[in-house]
Amino acid sequence: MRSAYEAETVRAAERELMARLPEGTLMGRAAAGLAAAAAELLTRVYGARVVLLVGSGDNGGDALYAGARLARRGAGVTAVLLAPERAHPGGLTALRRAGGRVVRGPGGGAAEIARADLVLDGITGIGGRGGLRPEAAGLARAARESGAVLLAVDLPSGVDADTGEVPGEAFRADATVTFGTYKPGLLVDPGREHAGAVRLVEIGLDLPEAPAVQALQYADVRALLPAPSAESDKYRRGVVGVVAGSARYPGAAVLAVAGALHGGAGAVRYVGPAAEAVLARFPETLVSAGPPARAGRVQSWVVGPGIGENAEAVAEILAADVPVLVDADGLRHAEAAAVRARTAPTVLTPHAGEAAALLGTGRAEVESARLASVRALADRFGATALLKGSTTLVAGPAGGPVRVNPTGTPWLATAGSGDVLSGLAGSLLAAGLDGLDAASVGAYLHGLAGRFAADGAPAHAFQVAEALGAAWRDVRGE
Ligand SMILES: NC(=O)C1=CN([C@@H]2O[C@H](COP(=O)(O)OP(=O)(O)OC[C@H]3O[C@@H](n4cnc5c(N)ncnc54)[C@H](OP(=O)(O)O)[C@@H]3O)[C@@H](O)[C@H]2O)[C@@H](O)CC1
Ligand SMILES: Nc1ncnc2c1ncn2[C@@H]1O[C@H](COP(=O)(O)OP(=O)(O)O)[C@@H](O)[C@H]1O
Ligand SMILES: [K+]
Repeated sequence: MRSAYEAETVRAAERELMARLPEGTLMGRAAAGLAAAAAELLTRVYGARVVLLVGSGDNGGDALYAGARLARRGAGVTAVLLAPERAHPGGLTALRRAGGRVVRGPGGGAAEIARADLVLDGITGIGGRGGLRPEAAGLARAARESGAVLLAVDLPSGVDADTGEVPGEAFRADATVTFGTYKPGLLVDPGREHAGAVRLVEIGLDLPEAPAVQALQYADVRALLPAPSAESDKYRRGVVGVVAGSARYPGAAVLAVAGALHGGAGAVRYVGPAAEAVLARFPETLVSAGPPARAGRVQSWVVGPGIGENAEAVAEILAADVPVLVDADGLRHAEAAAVRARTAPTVLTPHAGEAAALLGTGRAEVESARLASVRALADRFGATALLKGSTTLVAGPAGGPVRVNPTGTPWLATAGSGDVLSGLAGSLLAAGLDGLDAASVGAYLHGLAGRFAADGAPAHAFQVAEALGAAWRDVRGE
């Protein structure tokens, strides 16, 4: 599991550790890791032109000490100081002793930035507030225009460490070296895409058990995937019921069933008006025409994709005492009180627009504050909330770490791919995973399948469903 902690938690761990170590040890560790990463990015350190953008806090200190290390290895290093009187004194001395140059920004340094091979962003780290101030923003822009490789120190300046929000201008890095732990802002968009490739440098922090945000890794997903045993039969593996599609949107039913068939349940029941289209593609589906309550036993329900105004189906399914996943049209008909009253798990899977409608806010507000939005949804509905989009997030009903999905690709933004995800995650619920695991494992497999199906070219939703088998095999290491 990859874990991310908020700035306050990092600071508390830092205080605790610093009390036990000689002064400067932590910054020394951070700078050593940073310089090593910088050296890897430069094919040759000797003779390379390196510019440090140095703010007034310890983030600038890290940059200065790392710059000193690079200067000792023969790089030409120039520090551009945003607040010359407040730049880290120890770091400045170290850089000067190593032969580095110092210029007063933000006016100075333009020529050095334009000719740089590598620019280190040490403007702000976890102490930054709000978007970059104008003078800092100007330097960040100059760095971007220079064509140099851009390396952020701890966190791209202007990105909110705790949320990934980018409230104004921010540094856009090719890579980020972060210290002690990942920060949520490095894993959640729009912060994540400002960070580029992220490398963690351990500095020995002792962190609490529960992080703010976590991301499943291959091994976590492998351990969670349901696997049939010798005693399994189709009912013991779980039956998932799918209520999807309409005369107008029969395809949504086909795609949700396609996802469900790849989710590990032993059987898929389809209930709705698109049975003919479903059977034409998937003769293995058990179909029934009546209301869901008369369809036979299931271990979970998926309701919503393409159902239009069928509010009764949603109400009926929410009244069932098995896990339920509500998606798409179904979300419009899901009353918060009815969801809260349920005792079995509920999973809601909105995209940003649907989440905005559920929260009574705007789509842009959800997009810019994804972490707060998914937590608010889970809290309001007392359910697991999966917020789809560029970084899919999953929050559980009881608070706790939010899961951020590390797989996925923008190629998934294609009509119907969400229907595949709802069937898949609902099937994982039937196979026995809890809401948080079913949603986050579903998103993980779906994201991998999206990558496999696209492989650099557009893929359509049915191909994403077809690639789910390859995603399973990949995770299982087969
Ligand atoms: N914790 C750890 O374990 C370790 C932490 N370490 C390092 O310390 C870093 C944290 O250092 P920090 O606390 O000194 O804050 P930092 O990020 O340098 O920023 C504060 C300065 O930025 C300024 N500023 C603020 N907002 C701004 C804006 N929008 N635009 C422009 N400027 C803005 C603000 O100025 P002021 O408001 O005072 O005018 C203030 O002076 C951390 O990220 C890591 O790199 C490692 O060395 C080792 C282990
Ligand atoms: N920019 C993006 N990057 C990665 N994945 C995305 C992006 N935009 C959308 N997705 C994914 O694509 C899928 C689209 O689902 P959804 O919006 O429900 O579409 P539909 O209703 O057409 O099925 C979701 O899994 C979502 O996470
Ligand atoms: K930074």
